[in-house]
Amino acid sequence: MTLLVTGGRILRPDHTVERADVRIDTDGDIDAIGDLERTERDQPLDAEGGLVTPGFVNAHGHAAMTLLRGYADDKPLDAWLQEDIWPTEAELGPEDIAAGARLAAVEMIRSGTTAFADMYFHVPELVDVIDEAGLRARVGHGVVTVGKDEAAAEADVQEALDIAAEYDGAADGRVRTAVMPHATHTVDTDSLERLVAGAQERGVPLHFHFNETESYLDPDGTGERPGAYADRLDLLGDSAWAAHGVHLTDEEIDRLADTGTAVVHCPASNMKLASGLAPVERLREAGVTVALGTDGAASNNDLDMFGEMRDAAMVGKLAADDASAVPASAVVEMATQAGADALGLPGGKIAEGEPADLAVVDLSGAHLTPEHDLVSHLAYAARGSDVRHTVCDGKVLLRDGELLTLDPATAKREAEERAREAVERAS
Ligand SMILES: CSC[C@H]1O[C@@H](n2cnc3c(O)ncnc32)[C@H](O)[C@@H]1O
Ligand SMILES: [Zn+2]
Repeated sequence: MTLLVTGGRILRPDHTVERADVRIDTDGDIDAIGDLERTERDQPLDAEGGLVTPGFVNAHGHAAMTLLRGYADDKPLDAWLQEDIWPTEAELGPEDIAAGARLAAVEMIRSGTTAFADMYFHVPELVDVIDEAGLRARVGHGVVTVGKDEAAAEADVQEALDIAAEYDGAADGRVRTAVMPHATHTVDTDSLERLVAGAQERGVPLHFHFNETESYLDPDGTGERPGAYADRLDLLGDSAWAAHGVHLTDEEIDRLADTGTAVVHCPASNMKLASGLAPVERLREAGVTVALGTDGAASNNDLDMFGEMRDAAMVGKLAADDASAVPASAVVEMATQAGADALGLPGGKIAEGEPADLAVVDLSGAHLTPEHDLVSHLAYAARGSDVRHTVCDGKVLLRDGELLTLDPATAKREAEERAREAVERAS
């Protein structure tokens, strides 16, 4: 059967809105857009009174950190990681990661996210959940070598490279991999060099936290800035994407632009951990692809990309001291097309020949009335709970608010139990 998204208005890649139906072929691609006659082969999906948008792309996060939501708030990054998060993560096993990731998938699908990037551990269990949920993702094993002996560091690097090779193309091609050193200051130089060479050999991209706080700014203790250091080690490049990018010199912004490295802005996490004001307007003006990410649910504390768009627009203006900076259209682009481009994944736009990764946003709420400007509503007024349907790769994951691939009650119960037990083990 083909799928026919009927009666809605669609958000075009140039951000114009037009009345149109969307037919999705059996391969999961958008086959036709326009005033389409329903045939007996079409299974309808009602978009009347809704806006059909590209599915949102959450370009940086740690899905299973849903288990640590609300566990340790109101601290800066280093204290938060060292005192609370890392000791508890040390207690998480593969089944915990599956439970946390399943809860994240419920939250993402319900709020219209169809693709995400994930840096964490126990990646095979995460991949199984992505397959089950029907989502699309770019995943990698996060490597940290500080505080580890040589053998443990070596094992971590090898695991990241093995995972990148083994799982690329899993879940019918919806899962792609990347090599993911945690950050330039938490992975030693030798390991970074091995990871870069391994990524190049395997033809997969690199992803890492970058210049998030002042602790990042002297990665190898020589005084060399992280931008120059990362460039010298070949971490930067047009298939790499860097999370946060808060504390950047003009020279580093130019370097990111020249190398084609994308940056994922994580406004809620940056504000909550008081990491700083990212120079989003300057990055965009320099020609850097800027995507949007929630980071983990423990530093956000949700995975709703509508909240992220609103935060990005608001804090972008504050950072630039300019109310016209980071406008609505920019954050919608960051949450869709730029995210897909940064991750090297298909999707991010509603157009013929593109994979059908989309969300239908119900416009009937009082908070979305009147309809002067639907791009403005997406950025400033809509919420994840306004999403009526979510479709990924042509498969309906959420229909009329009901999850079709996962059982939310079971996902919540399991995550609740596993989170409680992990915290008890850690304390
Ligand atoms: C080694 S897997 C990924 C690792 O990153 C940690 N993490 C979560 N949020 C942040 C952040 O904002 N900056 C740096 N590191 C972060 C997560 O807890 C995992 O340990
Ligand atoms: Zn992160």
